[in-house]
Amino acid sequence: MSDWTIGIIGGSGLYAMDALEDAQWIPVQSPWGVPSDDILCGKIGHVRVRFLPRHGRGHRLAPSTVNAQANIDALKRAGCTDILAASAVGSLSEELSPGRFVTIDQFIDNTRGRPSSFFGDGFVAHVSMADPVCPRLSKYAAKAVATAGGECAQGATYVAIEGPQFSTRAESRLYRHWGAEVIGMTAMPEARLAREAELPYALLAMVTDYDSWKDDAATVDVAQVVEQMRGNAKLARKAIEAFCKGLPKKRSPSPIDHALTDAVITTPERHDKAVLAKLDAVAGRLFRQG
Ligand SMILES: CSC[C@H]1O[C@H](OP(=O)(O)O)[C@H](O)[C@@H]1O
Ligand SMILES: Nc1ncnc2[nH]cnc12
Repeated sequence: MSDWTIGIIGGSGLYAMDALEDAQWIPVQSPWGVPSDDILCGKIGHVRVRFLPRHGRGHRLAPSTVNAQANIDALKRAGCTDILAASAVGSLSEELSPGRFVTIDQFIDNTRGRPSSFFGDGFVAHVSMADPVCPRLSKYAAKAVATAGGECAQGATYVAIEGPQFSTRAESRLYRHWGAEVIGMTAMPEARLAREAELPYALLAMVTDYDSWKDDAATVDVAQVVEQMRGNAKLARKAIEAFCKGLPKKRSPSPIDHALTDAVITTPERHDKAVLAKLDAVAGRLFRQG
């Protein structure tokens, strides 16, 4: 085995992974609440894999009730060094037609009221989100889609909406003006929390529809998303398998492994012990160093 442990967060249409060897669903408890499901633990080639379906098996959870804090904390507890997330997205750009894959490099967070940080009173920390994804993982993900026989655009801005309703035509046009190229309901605050947990994160998006900005195309509905996902799911699975197999044997350190260094502003004598206890997985590296 290599020193990679890859957390895969499966989005709509991706609820299990046949490619995992020695696979076992294992419950992981988190002080941040209940994760979306048990975690499917196994390996692909030289890489340990921890797979978590974001909406739970059977797609039980709506975007607003996915507990992203518990999911990221549980993946960290399960030993993950890095996370590759997969998502179905609507396209806000002519070129990103349904069926295309694209790696995300920026986010606009238009969600409302979701717990979006592990930190607060008693342990205040401000991590940088200027470059919210891991460029190394994103490159490996794009390459893996090609290895699996598909094409993958590299770099797009994802606007996260609260949902669960799809956008109005006016909203869809507005997000295009903001510079967003794809739209979804789940990658925020997931990406923020991964950064706080010092987990390099990449998002492989699969375009399922043109949302509702285009005059000459049908507006998005679930049937369209599901039909497109059926077409994409096989390639997505092959790409994830190729991603794991394509990782180098040795994982060199990432700057994101130390995202919390210099981010914590609360002085040690003011740290709240109960808060620290809850942060044992997310930020334990800092306390263990003293
Ligand atoms: C089933 S369409 C809307 C649904 O699909 C996307 O989920 P995910 O990112 O987990 O693939 C979108 O964000 C919505 O939750
Ligand atoms: N058009 C859309 N809006 C939000 N989330 C989506 N997921 C897939 N298509 C979407």
